[in-house]
Amino acid sequence: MECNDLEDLWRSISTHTSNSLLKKHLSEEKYIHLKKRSTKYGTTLADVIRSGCKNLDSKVGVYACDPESYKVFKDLLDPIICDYHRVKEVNHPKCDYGDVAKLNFRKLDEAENYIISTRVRIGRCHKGFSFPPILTNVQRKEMEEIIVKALNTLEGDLKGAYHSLESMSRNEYQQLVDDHIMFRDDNHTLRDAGGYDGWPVGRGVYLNNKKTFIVWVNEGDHLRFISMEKGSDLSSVYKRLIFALQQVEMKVEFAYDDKRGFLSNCPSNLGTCLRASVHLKMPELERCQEILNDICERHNLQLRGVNGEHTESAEAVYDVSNKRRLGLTEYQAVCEMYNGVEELIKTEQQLEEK
Ligand SMILES: Nc1ncnc2c1ncn2[C@@H]1O[C@H](COP(=O)(O)OP(=O)(O)OP(=O)(O)O)[C@@H](O)[C@H]1O
Repeated sequence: MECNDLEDLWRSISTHTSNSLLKKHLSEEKYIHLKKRSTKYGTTLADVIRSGCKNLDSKVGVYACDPESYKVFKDLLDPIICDYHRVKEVNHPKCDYGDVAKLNFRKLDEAENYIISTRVRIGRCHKGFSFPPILTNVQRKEMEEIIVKALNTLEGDLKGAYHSLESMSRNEYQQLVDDHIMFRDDNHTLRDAGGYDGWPVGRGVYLNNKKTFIVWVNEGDHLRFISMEKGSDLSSVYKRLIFALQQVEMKVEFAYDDKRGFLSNCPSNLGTCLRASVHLKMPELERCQEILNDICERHNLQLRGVNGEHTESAEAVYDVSNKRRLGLTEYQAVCEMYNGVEELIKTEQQLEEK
């Protein structure tokens, strides 16, 4: 849909059907109240709502383009945050990774019949920088330099190398995407939010030697710290991630707000910015959508296709993760996924026996 001017964007979202949170929470009264506002970085209402107005299939539909957007456009963004994370007010507890040294998640699928792989990722943004599209390539390069310097000090299991997208062939890039290691460049909602502006400048991936610890640099917003491995050993995956993050936190400052926790460009990704997922095979539950939806609803789980957001599932394998990232601690977010997946596996087994 070709529309860039604020009036056109408003006309589009107010006259068309959309199930997005943007459509639900942007009343005409709010539109009039917010339309002349801008942040000190120059973010306007048009920047915040552009992607959701152009992509009526969006689930959220808004992007903050700098940390200050959360305050300047609060009347629109706060209700969206509450709705997405299922909280009554925008408030976030202090960061709490749990007692990582003593962590003891039992393997949910020792025989590896259901869980193919486990992944936990945490998003972070550099303090003092804006988000797309209010972000230049010079700033991307500056951020890349800061993070690569910090990552290059990691040792032991976390030791690895940074691979810049600027010097990577398309084939190498595609192989990493196919291996679920690298970010893709085909998310239409992120594209319309300026997430791929200036591609591939300043983008890349840090990989440890075992390919179990990964850092995405300047994908859409700033950083994703990822730990993943085959099987269902959540303790191992989570410990590795937190240990790495704590070391980087000593060297790099991240954007943080007392009410919203760690910040990023998407209201769905605030607070803990943590998404813990398993690739779970569940052919029986796939045939019993009502039961599947009920379990997901009760445990606040999100289902995605096997190649990530906006993809279809294949051979009954789904990406199952915690949906809420704000209003609970990091440890609680991981437990939410763990408990929900435990029930999914039990139910899958019961259905098999019928
Ligand atoms: N448990 C998992 N095992 C293996 N790969 C996974 C797992 N969870 C996610 N992935 C892979 O990670 C990649 C990124 O997925 P996706 O973009 O949906 O999630 P994300 O990194 O959490 O970011 P966002 O929530 O912003 O979309 C995809 O290749 C996806 O298949």
